[in-house]
Amino acid sequence: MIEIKSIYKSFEDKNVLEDISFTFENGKTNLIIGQSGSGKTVLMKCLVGLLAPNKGEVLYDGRNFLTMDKKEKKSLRREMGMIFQSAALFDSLTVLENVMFPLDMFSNKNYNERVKRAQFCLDRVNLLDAQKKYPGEISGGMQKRVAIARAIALQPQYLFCDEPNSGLDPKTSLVIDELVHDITTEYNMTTIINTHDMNSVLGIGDSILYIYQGHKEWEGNKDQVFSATNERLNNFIFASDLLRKVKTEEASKVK
Ligand SMILES: Nc1ncnc2c1ncn2[C@@H]1O[C@H](COP(=O)(O)OP(=O)(O)OP(=O)(O)O)[C@@H](O)[C@H]1O
Repeated sequence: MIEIKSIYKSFEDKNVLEDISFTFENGKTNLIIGQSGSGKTVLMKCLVGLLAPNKGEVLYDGRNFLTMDKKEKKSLRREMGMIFQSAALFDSLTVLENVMFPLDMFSNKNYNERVKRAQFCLDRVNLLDAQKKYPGEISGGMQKRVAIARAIALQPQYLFCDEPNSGLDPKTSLVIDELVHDITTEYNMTTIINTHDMNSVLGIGDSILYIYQGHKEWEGNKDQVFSATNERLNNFIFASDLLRKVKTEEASKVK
């Protein structure tokens, strides 16, 4: 579980995050949603320590991240896995070597154990057959699955995904969403996903934080989205006529 308490962040005189409090629960896919420029990335950067908030607390299972010394922070970072917008794989390394990379850097396992662990993770994302290929030889969706395998190689307790579906078609996005959701439940991780993808919101939104112009506008889950009366949220989520129709149909089922 990651708790944030009254987070503020500004750049010079521009306030980007204002008084954001939220609890990201473990075993759940926690989504941060909001319009472009609303502050999602800045918030995620504050969570992982790439930016320092001006005020507030970030608690990793009760451990205060912002007041930790360097050594404690370094050790906590090993409990974090990250998946970036681009899969960010190393082109000159094979798929297996990419997944082994964090193990080579941070684990005490011997070579054979590292290979075994990397192969286990590749098998988990259904890509063991591609282990000898290079990133340039596999599809974008497969690259994202390699990135997931690499992110879970060190068995993180906390998984951060920044727009994991960017550049993927809807069907492949669904596969990635389901995979991240299943892994989160299976390993009881605290997973936080920044997304614009409405299919993700309605599909894997176990817990949702909606940010509007740097403040928390709404929180809830995918089922509550349909009955939400928050106008800004509705304008954001149900921007398309098709989704508005789905919402009306779902709401009439509840009555
Ligand atoms: N290092 C920085 N210095 C100054 N302003 C910044 C910096 N980083 C972000 N911002 C500003 O903070 C605001 C929020 O940006 P952020 O990247 O968090 O938005 P976002 O919600 O992630 O958008 P998107 O969905 O487009 O990625 C923007 O106005 C951005 O210009």
